[in-house]
Amino acid sequence: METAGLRKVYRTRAGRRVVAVDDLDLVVPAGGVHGFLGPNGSGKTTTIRMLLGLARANRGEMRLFGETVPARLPAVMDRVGAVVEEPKFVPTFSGRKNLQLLARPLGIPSTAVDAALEQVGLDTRDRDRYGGYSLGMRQRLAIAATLLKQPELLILDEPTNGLDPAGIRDIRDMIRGLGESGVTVLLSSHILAEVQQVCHSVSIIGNGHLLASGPVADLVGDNTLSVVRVYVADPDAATGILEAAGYHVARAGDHLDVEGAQHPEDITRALADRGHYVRALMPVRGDLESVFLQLTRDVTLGGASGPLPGDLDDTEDTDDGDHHGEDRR
Ligand SMILES: Nc1ncnc2c1ncn2[C@@H]1O[C@H](COP(=O)(O)OP(=O)(O)OP(=O)(O)O)[C@@H](O)[C@H]1O
Repeated sequence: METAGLRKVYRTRAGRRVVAVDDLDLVVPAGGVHGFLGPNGSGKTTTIRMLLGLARANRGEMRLFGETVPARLPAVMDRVGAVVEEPKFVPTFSGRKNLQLLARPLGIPSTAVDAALEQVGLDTRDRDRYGGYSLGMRQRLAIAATLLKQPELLILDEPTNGLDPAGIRDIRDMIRGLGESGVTVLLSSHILAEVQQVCHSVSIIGNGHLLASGPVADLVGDNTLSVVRVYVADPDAATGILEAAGYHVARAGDHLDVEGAQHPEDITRALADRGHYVRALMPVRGDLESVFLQLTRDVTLGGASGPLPGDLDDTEDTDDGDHHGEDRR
C-alpha cells in the first residue's frame, strides 16, 4: 500500500480551509503490522478514508496491491478489510447471527464465520445479543466482520479507542496474531506503548506530513533522538541553563530529560560552568513515545488552516458532513 503526494483540503462550514493531508508519501510494506501514528487531527483518518474511497483526494496518488485507487478499488476491495467507523450491527441479534447476515449474501460459508469468531476470541460469547456486548466485544465483532473475506490487508483506525487496559491487551494480542499469520495490518493508534509492542514498522505523521517512517527498532535506536536523564540539586535553574544552551528540556519529577544531546559530557560542562553539578546522568534508551513526542513537538492541533499560498488551484471539498468525532472546527 502506498501514497505519493497525497493532499486533502477541507472547507469547514465557517469557510475556513483545513489542510488535513499535505503531500503525504506513505509506504506500508507487505506483511506484518505497520503503525500509523500522529497527534489528534494529523490526518490519519482522512488518509484511511481516501484509501478506501470514502473521501476524495485533492491531489496525489494512492495504490493498493499495486493498483491505482480509487479508480481500481472495485478490483482490490475484496482483499482489504477495514474498521474505520463503528459498523451498524443489529442490537437484538447475536454476534454470530450478525456475522451470518453479512456472510450469506457474499456466499461466505458458515465455517468462515466460526473461524472469524474464534480469531477474535468471541467464540464463547457468539450467541449473546450484540446489544449486550461491551465496547471491547463490539470492536472484536467489527474486526471479525472484516476477517470474513480473509483480507490480505486489514486497516484498523484506533481499534482500542475507549477500551480498558485488559481490552487493549486482548486486541493487541489479536492484532499481533493476525500480523504473524501473514496479514498486512495498518494500525492507526495513539497508544504508543501498544504500537511499539505490536508493530514491526511505523509511519509518524504531523499536520498531514510524513515525519518519519521505518522499522520501530531503527526509529527508537536513532542516536539523534536520544534522551539523557539528568539529576541536579536545582532542576529549575538547570533547565534555564540547558535551554539557553539550545537543548530541549522536559521536567519530570526530580530529574530532567534532555533531548538532542549527542555528547552527555557537554551537558555536564554547561551546568558546571554555571556552578551546578550533576548528581547523576544517564542516557535513556529511546522508546517510541519519546521519538513520537520529539517529532511531533511542533505540530499544532488540527492541521494547517487558513488561506495558504499555492492552495488556490485546489479542487476543494466542501464539508460533506462526514466529519466524525468531536467538533474540531
Ligand atoms: N469532514 C471534515 N470537514 C472539515 N474538516 C475535517 C473533516 N474531517 C476531518 N477534518 C479536519 O482534518 C484534520 C485531520 O483530521 P483527521 O480526522 O484525519 O485526523 P486524525 O489524525 O485521524 O485525528 P484523530 O487522531 O484525532 O482521530 C483535522 O483538522 C480535522 O478537524
